[in-house]
This record gives sequence, structure tokens and C-alpha cells, in this order.
Amino acid sequence: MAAPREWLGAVEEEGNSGLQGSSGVEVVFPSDPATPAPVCPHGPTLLFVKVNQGKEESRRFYACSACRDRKDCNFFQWEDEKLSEARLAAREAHNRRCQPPLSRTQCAERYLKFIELPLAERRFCQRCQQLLLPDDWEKHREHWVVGNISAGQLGRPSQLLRPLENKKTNAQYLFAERTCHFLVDLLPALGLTRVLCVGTPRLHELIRLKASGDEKSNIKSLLLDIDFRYSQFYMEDSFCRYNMFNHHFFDGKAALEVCRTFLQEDKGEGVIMVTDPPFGGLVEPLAVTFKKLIAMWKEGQSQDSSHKELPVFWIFPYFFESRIRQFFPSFCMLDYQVDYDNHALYKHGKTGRKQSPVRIFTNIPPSKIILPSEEGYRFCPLCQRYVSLENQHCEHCNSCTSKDGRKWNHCFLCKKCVKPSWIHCSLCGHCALPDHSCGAPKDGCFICGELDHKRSTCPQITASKKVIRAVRKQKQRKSKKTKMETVKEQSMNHTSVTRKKKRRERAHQYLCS
Ligand SMILES: C[S@@+](CC[C@H](N)C(=O)[O-])C[C@H]1O[C@@H](n2cnc3c(N)ncnc32)[C@H](O)[C@@H]1O
Ligand SMILES: [Zn+2]
Ligand SMILES: [Zn+2]
Ligand SMILES: [Zn+2]
Ligand SMILES: [Zn+2]
Ligand SMILES: [Zn+2]
Ligand SMILES: [Zn+2]
Repeated sequence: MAAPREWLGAVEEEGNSGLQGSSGVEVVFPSDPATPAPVCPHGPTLLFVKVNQGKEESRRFYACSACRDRKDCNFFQWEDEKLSEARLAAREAHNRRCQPPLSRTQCAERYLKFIELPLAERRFCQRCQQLLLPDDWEKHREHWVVGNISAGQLGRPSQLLRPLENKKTNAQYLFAERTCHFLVDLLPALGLTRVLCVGTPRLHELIRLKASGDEKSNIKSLLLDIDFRYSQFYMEDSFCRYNMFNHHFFDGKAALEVCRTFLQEDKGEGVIMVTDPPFGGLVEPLAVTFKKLIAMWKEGQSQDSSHKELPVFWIFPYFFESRIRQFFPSFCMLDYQVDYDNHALYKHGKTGRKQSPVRIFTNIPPSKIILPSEEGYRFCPLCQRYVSLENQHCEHCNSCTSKDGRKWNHCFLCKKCVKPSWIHCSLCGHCALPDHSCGAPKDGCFICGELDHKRSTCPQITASKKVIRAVRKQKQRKSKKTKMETVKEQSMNHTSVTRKKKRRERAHQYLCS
């Protein structure tokens, strides 16, 4: 996902207005893209706009969709910038140079050769993260090479490969066994036979292991992931190198067709998409991509099943709930706490603030998803869903209200349940942390500073007449109550660096305190 914070530097270096008050970078999806976005090594770039509090939108620019760190991809181009033929040619050459050294077909051929080798000749170079054929040995002689790579190891590449823990781009946090088994075990009960794994390599391999093991599960899986190292372990029909922030298949049409065929098999029956994107990712580009995958599945549906939805598990931290529901209103958040192997803080079994904040968002009715009682989950008959132990049903809200696994308390003044650490502040008129600064400006509109709307719907914005029309329409349409809800929703529509930073800080505080 794109590089908000890093790109701010670039924007400023280019002599644009400095930061004043709150500022940030948003992704823009032009409704009628007249010109296709320029391409970086990670496929089409995204269009961004820098927004400053008290100012109108500034100049828009293209940046990489996948890398948040300029060190990983330093693509930058102003929207209205004209590039010389020479620069365009240099960019093309650069894009080609950045692709993996072996093609997808070459990787598949090497894999077939590798599995034919006797155990003693099956080697893996830790340094290069590569399976070696005898012809490669000499080149890796001085590297840390492990031998005797068993069929079991080949079947679990996520254990053999070093997780890419670069937080800004890959954030390759792998499911703990507990979570992975929980997900796999859910599938048969839900009548699912195919899983499109988008950024879930460990789930993919466990499904395949089960399919080839004694239990003879007949569940199939296709992995879409940006990590090209996985190409070494799978044939073309079970792994496609893919960028989930721009729906880009690195191996072109052939790979796209693999995905389409997989989704549309059996008239689209029995398939689910499970995705666990890097948490720093912007929600909107992800939502746009997932809608494209859903549309691909829908193309294969008959007329009479046009009302059906592709089942989805979107794994993401709970504080993105309103943002995700903005794009997928039918999704609900399960209480199940997703656990990771290589993330020290996201661990199940911790209490208080140390619990994992990662949840499953799904359009499958939550009553059908049984959460393990041995881990403390119970069924709430009133909510018709499984909830965590501490999540108590509030009779005033008529719901099990806790989002973070702790017991929340009902505030009669706010008329809702709030976190246990919050108290009602009579000065602010709502609940907040005891040490909050009263009356401190909340995240308001970047342009006029008002709190009741965001930049995208600011009546003062002159650049976008469309937005003004939308605001007017809204004013006409909404009653006071629904208007309040809309404002809240809009506030989530405003992804800014400041806000994202705050959110990260909040997540950090949440996990550390
Ligand atoms: C948070 S990890 C999820 C891994 C999952 N928990 C598992 O154990 O299977 C994010 C995954 O998304 C992949 N990824 C990161 N950026 C991506 C992108 N732009 N497009 C597709 N996949 C991406 C990473 O390689 C990684 O496998
Ligand atoms: Zn890039
Ligand atoms: Zn090597
Ligand atoms: Zn309940
Ligand atoms: Zn309540
Ligand atoms: Zn209150
Ligand atoms: Zn206050």
C-alpha cells in the first residue's frame, strides 16, 4: 500500500506547502480515469493527494501501491507531469530489472526437477532463500545451505522461508497453528470446498497438507501473494504472484485466468476468499481489489443466484471495523482473536490489553461460525453469535458490545458501552480516557477545521463540485439521527497520516500498556 508518510517528504522536497496542523495523504480513485496510471515494478501505481488542514487539496501524485517505504519502491510522479521518452524508457528498463530473476514457468520447471532429486541432494540456500538444483551448488558454496529438504518441509514453505518482517511493506505475520487449524476446520462445516487465499500462505499450505494427508479433505486452495519466493514451491495453478492493492497479476493474463477459473469452478459454489492483508494497508484500495475479485466470481454465477455473495473472511484489526463496513455493509466482525507466530504481542491467552486486536470480518452469518469453547468463547442467544468470555450482553444496548475482549461498561449519559478505562467527562460531554485533554481539537475537517464533517465533504471546497453536491444531497435526505451516523462514517472515510499515525499509536498503546 502506498506510502503516505514517506511520500510526504517527497512532496515537501518538491517545494509544496509545508505541514500545518493536521495533514495527510489520501488515495484518490478517479471515477473516470482518463489516463491509465503509470506503472512501477509492482504494477499500476495509485493516485494520491496530500491534504493540509485549512487548505484545499494540493497537487496529486502517483506512488507505489504496494510499498510504504521508499527504500522498497521509490516511484514518484506528479499527476500532471510529462515525462520525456528517455525517462519513460529508463522507467521501463528499471521495472524489468526489478522483476524476479526467474519466470513463473521456469520456477515451476525447477520445482518438478527438485522433487525428483534424492533427499541427499535437496538443498535450500538460507541466504538466497532459494531451492537449489545441483547446477546451482557451486554458486552458493559459501552461503548457509541446508540439506535433506524433506517432502514435509517442501509442503510447508512458510516454515522454510524467512518471514519478510519489513513492517512497512510486507508485514508477513504468519498464523499460529491454533488459528490456522481453527480456520481450516471451519471450512467443511460451512460447506466450503475451495479457498482463494489472498496473502495467506500458511493457510494455503495447511489446506494442501490436509488434502494430501490421511484425513483426505477435498478442499482446494489457490494462493495469491506478492512474495515471489513462493513460486518455487507451487505450480502455476496453485500460486499466482499478485498485488492486492491494485489487483495486479505479475504473470499477466494467464495468471488472471487461473484465478478466474478457480473462482468460477462449480458455478462458483463452495468457494471462499480468505485474506489477511498487511495491517498498514489502506482499506480503500484493498476494498476496491476485493470487489474486483468478487465481480470475477459473480461473472460465473447464473441469473437466479445473482443475489448471492461470495463468502469472505477479511482478517484485520478490530479498530478498522467501521471502515471495512463502509465498503462491505453486510460484513460483521467476529470475536475470535487471530493469533500469529512471529508477532510477540499478538498472542492469544493474554489478558487485558495484551490480547490480539486482530479479528475476522465476514459476510457468513456469525451464528454459523462456532468459536472454540475451550478458548473461552460462548454463544450469546440474544446476539445469535459466539462472543469472547468477557464480552457481556448489555441489556441497554441489547448487544454484546465489547470489541477488544475486555468487559465494557455502559454509560447512561453517552447511551452506549465504553471501554473499561474510560470515564464520562462532563466538560467534553462524552466518555474518554481519564487523562485526555478536555476540549482538545478532535480530528476535524482539514479545510475549515469544523468537527462535523471531513475534508471530502467540506462545503468550502471549491475544487470538487461533486463533493458539494453530495453534501447538499445528504443534508436534504438525512434526518438528524441518521445524519449523526453519516458524519461518523464520513469521519472514517478520511484516511490521513495524522489519523493513521494516531491509530497506530493507539494500537501500540493498546498492545503495550
Ligand atoms: C499479515 S501477512 C498474512 C499471512 C497469514 N497470516 C498467513 O499466515 O498465511 C500478509 C501477507 O500478505 C502478503 N502481502 C504483502 N503485501 C502484499 C501485496 N501488496 N499484495 C499481495 N500480498 C501481499 C505478504 O507476503 C504476507 O504473506
Ligand atoms: Zn512499486
Ligand atoms: Zn545462496
Ligand atoms: Zn449478546
Ligand atoms: Zn451498553
Ligand atoms: Zn459517557
Ligand atoms: Zn474532557
